[in-house]
Amino acid sequence: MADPPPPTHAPPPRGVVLIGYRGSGKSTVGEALAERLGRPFIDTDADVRARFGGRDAAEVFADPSLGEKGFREVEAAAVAEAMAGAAAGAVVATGGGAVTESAAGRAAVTACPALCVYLHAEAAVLAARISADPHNRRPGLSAADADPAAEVAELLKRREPIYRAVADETVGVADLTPAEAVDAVVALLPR
Ligand SMILES: Nc1ncnc2c1ncn2[C@@H]1O[C@H](COP(=O)(O)OP(=O)(O)OP(=O)(O)O)[C@@H](O)[C@H]1O
Ligand SMILES: O=C(O)C1=C[C@@H](O)[C@@H](O)[C@H](O)C1
Ligand SMILES: [Mg+2]
Repeated sequence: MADPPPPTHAPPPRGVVLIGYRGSGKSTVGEALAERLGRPFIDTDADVRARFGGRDAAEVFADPSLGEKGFREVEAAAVAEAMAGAAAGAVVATGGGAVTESAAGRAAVTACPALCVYLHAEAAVLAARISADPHNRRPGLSAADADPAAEVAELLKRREPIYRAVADETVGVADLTPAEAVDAVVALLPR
């Protein structure tokens, strides 16, 4: 008997969602990964900024009528929309608090069939990358924000179990270049 005809609608390729602390390289690695895979790239921080008419996170946090709460509500909506893209094969870089500071954001990422990868590095590495980032406009996130390294250590301790619980896979990025981190994520994808 003849082979059945191939399906006319192949399933979408598996999308990728990157989660992790600020400075772990979600945006840098995500953009390069999307280019490597030939997929659309979505950065939820960029989408949130657009939803706030171009105001960045630091400005929104400092606005008394919005604050972190207002930021997180809009972020959760952007994350939900991004997960629809990831379900269709896109690569998504999330904001550092997208799954840790919002139950809705966490639920949207958890429910998404894309591969969720936690980019992990220890607090000292993250703090060094954040402070060296020429585009650093990240608002303080806690009472410890006068000492950025202490804030990273404190928050990472709380957030780390959440990142690990939400992720399907973890990639240690402390000793990797962005290109090596892309390779490590590609190696986790189905061939
Ligand atoms: N593997 C790496 N090695 C060295 N530096 C890196 C690496 N990945 C990212 N960086 C640098 O660290 C800084 C932060 O990277 P990036 O903005 O991609 O992090 P992020 O996880 O998206 O942070 P945020 O959550 O604030 O959006 C940038 O200056 C970037 O060039
Ligand atoms: O870790 C966080 O809570 C944040 C990380 C950034 O990606 C931005 O989403 C914002 O600065 C908050
Ligand atoms: Mg980013």
